[in-house]
Amino acid sequence: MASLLSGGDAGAAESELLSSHLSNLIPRKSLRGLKSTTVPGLDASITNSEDDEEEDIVDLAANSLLNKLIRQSLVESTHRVEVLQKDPSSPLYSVKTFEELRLKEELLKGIYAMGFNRPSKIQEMALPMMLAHPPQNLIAQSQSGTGKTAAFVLAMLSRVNASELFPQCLCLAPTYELALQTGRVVEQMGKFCIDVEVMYAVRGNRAPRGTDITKQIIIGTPGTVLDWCFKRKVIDLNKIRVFVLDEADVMIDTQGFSDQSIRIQRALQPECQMLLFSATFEDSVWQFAERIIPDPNVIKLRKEELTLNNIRQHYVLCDSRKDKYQALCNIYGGITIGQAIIFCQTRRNAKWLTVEMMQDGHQVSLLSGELTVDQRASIIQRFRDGKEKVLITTNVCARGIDVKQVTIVVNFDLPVNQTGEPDYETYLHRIGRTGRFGKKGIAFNMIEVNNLPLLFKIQDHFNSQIKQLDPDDMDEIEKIEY
Ligand SMILES: Nc1ncnc2c1ncn2[C@@H]1O[C@H](COP(=O)(O)OP(=O)(O)OP(=O)(O)O)[C@@H](O)[C@H]1O
Repeated sequence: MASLLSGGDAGAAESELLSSHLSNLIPRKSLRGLKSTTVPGLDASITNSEDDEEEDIVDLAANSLLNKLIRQSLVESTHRVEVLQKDPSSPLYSVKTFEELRLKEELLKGIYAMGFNRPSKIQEMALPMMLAHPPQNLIAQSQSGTGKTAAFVLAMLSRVNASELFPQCLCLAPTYELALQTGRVVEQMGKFCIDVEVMYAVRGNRAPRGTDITKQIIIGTPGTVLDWCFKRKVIDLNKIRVFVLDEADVMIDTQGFSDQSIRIQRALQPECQMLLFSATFEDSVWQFAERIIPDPNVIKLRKEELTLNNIRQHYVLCDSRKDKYQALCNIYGGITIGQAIIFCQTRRNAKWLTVEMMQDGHQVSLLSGELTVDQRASIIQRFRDGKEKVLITTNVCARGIDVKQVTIVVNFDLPVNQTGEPDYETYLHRIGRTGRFGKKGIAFNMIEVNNLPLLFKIQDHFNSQIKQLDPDDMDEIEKIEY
């Protein structure tokens, strides 16, 4: 899928960064007074607002788009693909090459032009089912980046008849931006399928009045698609051969989208192939999937588990925010750090810390909820490329970022939920690593005394030790290894 960002040489960057020493960023008071506009991410959030006191709310659609924008390659998994066939007696095929799928020549060319050599793990099982005759319905779940979009785009392109000038494939996406991303994949993969065209049924894009749509593939959001089908009557649902519901988990999170999608699905012919994709599979997604996809095959690829096993966790007891910052500076001065991510609970705290660190001469960037997704993607990319050593962020990005060279995570504030209890999931997402890539890491929790019980709850919950550290004991700090 097209990325708006250019990739960096992660390996080289990593070794360079690991060998650098943050003590060369030791406070330089002379830098105080530097213009804050030199900090990526601070520009957009320079003014304080009431929102600052609030925590950033995780927006699933924005997170999903961010993931697509910053992804550099296929996400591999060590888990086996689990398959549940609607007809268990029919043989189960999997493919190791794209040739085995007997695709149209121009489609195969498009796949190779995208640099795909062989099917991803989920594609090995999903593609034979999706391309089977007669068409089969499918519900597929696997984490973001495992090749779902490429799989259903391939299915749509292989079922389209370029000489028939009417909509034949319909793909529903939760937002305009996500629809565009899928459209880009159609355009790339279908580069050699001349005469196959895509149209976006999204708000702001007008359906041609009085004239029929001649494009074969329609990608759109449920509301606009519904409007084009039933009010404007420019899409004939009877003629749709492939119906795709992408990002089902995000879709059901958006008010009205489930019902609108079901209304569209109800008007399709029984022989229309129906495909549903989701990155997660909570019960609510599953219930929706079963309502909307009749007689499905089901494919699941479990996500790699996050673990705290290879993380050394510490906590530092502090009296105030200023005290937390001082402790942070001491730790930085004492140990060799590649890159660090610092999490704050509110935007206000994140901004405050960004300004403090910047004025003390650290190379920092700020990633918070008021930035656009494109701005966030560009900040993450700069950080990945090593342009800044420290990334300060709020909860909004706890789950989206995967920067392999990060060895230090700091909870400047502990994650808590609305009832004031520890948010264990977020804690795990902030500092956990997948067991498979089990690189070591260190986590520091900056704790004000009244929050100590929260820390102990986290310790008990994960049954893993969090060691107290004296921020003034430089000998002890220097002994920390990772
Ligand atoms: N068989 C393949 N070989 C190599 N790269 C692939 C293959 N299939 C997909 N990719 C690439 O891997 C990345 C992830 O694929 P894709 O976007 O299809 O995953 P996804 O599961 O749909 O993720 P999301 O849910 O975030 O959209 C993309 O950059 C895509 O171009």
